Amino acid sequence: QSALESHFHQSTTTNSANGGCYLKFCAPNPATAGSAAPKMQLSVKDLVESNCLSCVPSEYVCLKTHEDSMLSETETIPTIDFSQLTSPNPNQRSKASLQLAHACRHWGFFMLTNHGVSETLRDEVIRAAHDFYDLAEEEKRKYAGGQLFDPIKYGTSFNPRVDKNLFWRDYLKIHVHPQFHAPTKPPAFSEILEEYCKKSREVIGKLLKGISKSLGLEESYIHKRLNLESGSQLVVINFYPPCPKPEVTMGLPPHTDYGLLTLLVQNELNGLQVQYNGKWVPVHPLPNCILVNTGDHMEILTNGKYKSVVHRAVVNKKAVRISIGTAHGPPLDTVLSPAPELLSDDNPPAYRAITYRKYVQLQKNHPLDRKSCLDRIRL
Ligand SMILES: O=C(O)CCC(=O)C(=O)O
Ligand SMILES: [Fe+2]
Repeated sequence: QSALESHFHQSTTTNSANGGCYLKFCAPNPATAGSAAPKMQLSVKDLVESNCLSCVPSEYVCLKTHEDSMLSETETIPTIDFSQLTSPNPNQRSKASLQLAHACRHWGFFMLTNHGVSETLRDEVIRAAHDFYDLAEEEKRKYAGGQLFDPIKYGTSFNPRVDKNLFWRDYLKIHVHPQFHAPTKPPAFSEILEEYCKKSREVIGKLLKGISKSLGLEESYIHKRLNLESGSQLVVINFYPPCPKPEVTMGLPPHTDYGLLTLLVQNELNGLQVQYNGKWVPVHPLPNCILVNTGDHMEILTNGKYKSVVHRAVVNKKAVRISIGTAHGPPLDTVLSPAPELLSDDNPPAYRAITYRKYVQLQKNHPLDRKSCLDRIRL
């Protein structure tokens, strides 16, 4: 019995962290009622829409420590002006390159402005994502329950087979490079997504050139070493429905991303928080910016100079939050290891070599928990 199935059989379980609240239904859930209907409640969206929830089902309650609630309201993630990073003026370029190096080294998260991806395109891709989630559950489930590397995968939480509690999040993951895939519905989705992914790759390509240079390497070093022309690009569309008690749940727990870099856009609701100096910094993106963060493979490649950053997504009571991340890395069968040019007797390799594919499997087979995946390959 999966965690999601058992959730419905334990609907009268009390939970003190949830204020002794029960799971209450105002109406039977059509998705689970009747013998012909599938037994499994797949999505949080469905859960929220088909039941009048006054509190959070116990399976979604996550225990939070004192540290989990330490927010920093004074810090802000840095901003990088992309037009300066790519400027014909060498002074502007080197200034922006220093800022990029500082952001990668000390934060691992930054807002990118003047990146050349139009506001219209970002609005369109978010609207298309919303339209996908508005499709009938039956249509979305065509992409559910398959294998980890299926080109398109729809699901909920992180991995209900290993999650200690369920997360208030549904997802759609799509492999969009080197082969482009997209769900066939809604009709405009594929075209918009393809355009957005293409533009994202252009931005990533230039950022990685800037990063190579900031490491004292040739501009195309990362491209060549990791064969980025055929690199993998994975889109993750996160859907966080409004939650009756956001303080007891989590959209996505503290984690790092596995690729080199992730680009992230969101609708008008905030929820992303980045760990910095032991506190959680809430991210309030500037209008029109794209968020960028370093992933585990950046940390491996740079032998820990640019660390992947721990972040999480909290949910809210008000409305649906959507975020779209695109994770960029080498082809899945490329072996990742620290760049020899960055190693020395004083700085020996700190991570074991592993293929990107194996690394993703490693992450998916364990609970998502801060840097625990990277810790498994630390030497
Ligand atoms: O929803 C967010 O802001 C964060 C999403 C995220 O961290 C992820 O998809 O890896
Ligand atoms: Fe993430």
